[in-house]
Amino acid sequence: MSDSGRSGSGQGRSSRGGQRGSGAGGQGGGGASRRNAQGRERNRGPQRNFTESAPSQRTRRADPARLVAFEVLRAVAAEDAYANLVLPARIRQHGLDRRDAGFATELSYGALRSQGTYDAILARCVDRPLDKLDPAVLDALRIGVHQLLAMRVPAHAALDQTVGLARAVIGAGPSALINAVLRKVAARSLDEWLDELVAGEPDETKVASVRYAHPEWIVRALRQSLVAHGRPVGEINDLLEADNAAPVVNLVALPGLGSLDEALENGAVPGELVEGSALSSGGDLGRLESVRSGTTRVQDVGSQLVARALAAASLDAGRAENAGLGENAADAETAATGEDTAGEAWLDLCAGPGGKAALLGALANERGATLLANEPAPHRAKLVSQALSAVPSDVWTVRTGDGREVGAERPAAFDRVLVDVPCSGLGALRRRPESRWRRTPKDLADLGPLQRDLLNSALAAVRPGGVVAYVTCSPHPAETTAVVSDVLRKRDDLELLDAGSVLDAVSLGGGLGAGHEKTAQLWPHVHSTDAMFLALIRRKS
Ligand SMILES: C[S@@+](CC[C@H](N)C(=O)[O-])C[C@H]1O[C@@H](n2cnc3c(N)ncnc32)[C@H](O)[C@@H]1O
Repeated sequence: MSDSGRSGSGQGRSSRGGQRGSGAGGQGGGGASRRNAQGRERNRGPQRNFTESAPSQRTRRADPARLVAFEVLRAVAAEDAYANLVLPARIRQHGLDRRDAGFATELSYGALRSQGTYDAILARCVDRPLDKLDPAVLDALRIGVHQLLAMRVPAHAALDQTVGLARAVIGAGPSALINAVLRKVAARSLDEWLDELVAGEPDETKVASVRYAHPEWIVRALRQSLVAHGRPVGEINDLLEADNAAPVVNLVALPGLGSLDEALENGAVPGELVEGSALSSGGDLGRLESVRSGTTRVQDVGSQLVARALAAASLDAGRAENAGLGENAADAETAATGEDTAGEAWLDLCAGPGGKAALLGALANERGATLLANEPAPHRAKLVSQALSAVPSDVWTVRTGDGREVGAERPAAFDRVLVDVPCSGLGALRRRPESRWRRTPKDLADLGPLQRDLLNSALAAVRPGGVVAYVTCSPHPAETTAVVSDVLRKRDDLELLDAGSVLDAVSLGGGLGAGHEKTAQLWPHVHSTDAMFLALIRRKS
């Protein structure tokens, strides 16, 4: 074993639903690992095995993988950076190999996700309010806590290496404090800390917030979301736990353009929910020619399903409403394959960075339709063009502009419109480890008017008989059912299609159970997807 305490490999968090992790594995040290009731991993009992050397005698160099994790936490805290963007850049910059990259990923993502819980633990071990600590010291402590309580890193290595990191990058001064605080943290297991933190707490929200490391308002918001979409509120802990699982990398082979063969030969496994998808075993996907060429793309299965649902929904009143409710097998077949889409015009109103646009573009290419992809932010519009570059260029156009204006500019011009509105992202917390601590309840209120304006613009842009897919990566009723019902209430020319049945029709095997009162909600803890919401609204002919 190296002196940094990393050997072997393993997942720092459980992954659910039989899906495999993305390679964000914590690296194993000695000793058997155990999981607690929440699926968190811990590495030892209360007796810890420390070196007896004073901090000043310990290593003075920063282990590169820990340094990367520290730099990611610093960039997130000091520069408002996104971990999923900073991390790959730092991994490249420091030249980490695959094993160290996995360790750095687990350490930075784990420390960021569990920040609220770790700060509550640290507050019991530091003799001053945490906001009086140098922020860099606090980030070093968070990294130390995650190694000690949630990764299979031997305690002595976690302590030595974190103190060494602090000495190298912050200075000798704080190392004694970090050493003393981490020793206190190491005196208990994560379960013991959690029990202590919630002891005597009658408020279930507060308990869940600490145990599952989510701000209290998000625990409440997700409870409301479960209820709004007809799921038992008792699922809340499973949902919170799914947010803490290592993110899974889903791939899609663009229909008619790409193939999963290369990915499958390199360890990916076929996806069970939707045709043409695979779950990646992680690693550097850029080594795959099919990924480099853009014909195979990284895309959450939930996103794949909602894009396919729009392409499959039946247009025009009087026909079978959708595949699940089709009057006969021919109707279901037509809705599932979209064979009747030749000559159609499709619009993606909020397209950046272009994930769904690429899939829609490929489907449009197969079916003789065209796609206009709109995005107001110029740098994101460029990403949309890049995402679509594998699709023949006569199929698609990118417009850079405000989606709220498209309805007035191009009234009744489109057969199918995707409006994947800017939202709080409460459905993708597992992919953006820092976002739960950044978001505020105000985000939900602030986004409401824009979401309604964009949906209205989409409804103006779709022709009578055409279908709009209103999509969010959030299950919260303020961004989902409330937006849809507000807009529908004011008009009598709109009807909701049964989105749950259409999702079943485009999935492998159906039976997703995502539908509720004609809208549909996918869930990380049920479907192993992001929590995507879908409403299919048809403008009556
Ligand atoms: C949830 S993201 C869309 C994700 C995209 N559909 C995909 O699959 O890659 C929302 C997008 O809406 C864009 N947006 C923000 N304000 C907008 C507006 N007024 N009109 C159109 N799009 C807007 C954002 O820049 C962002 O790219």
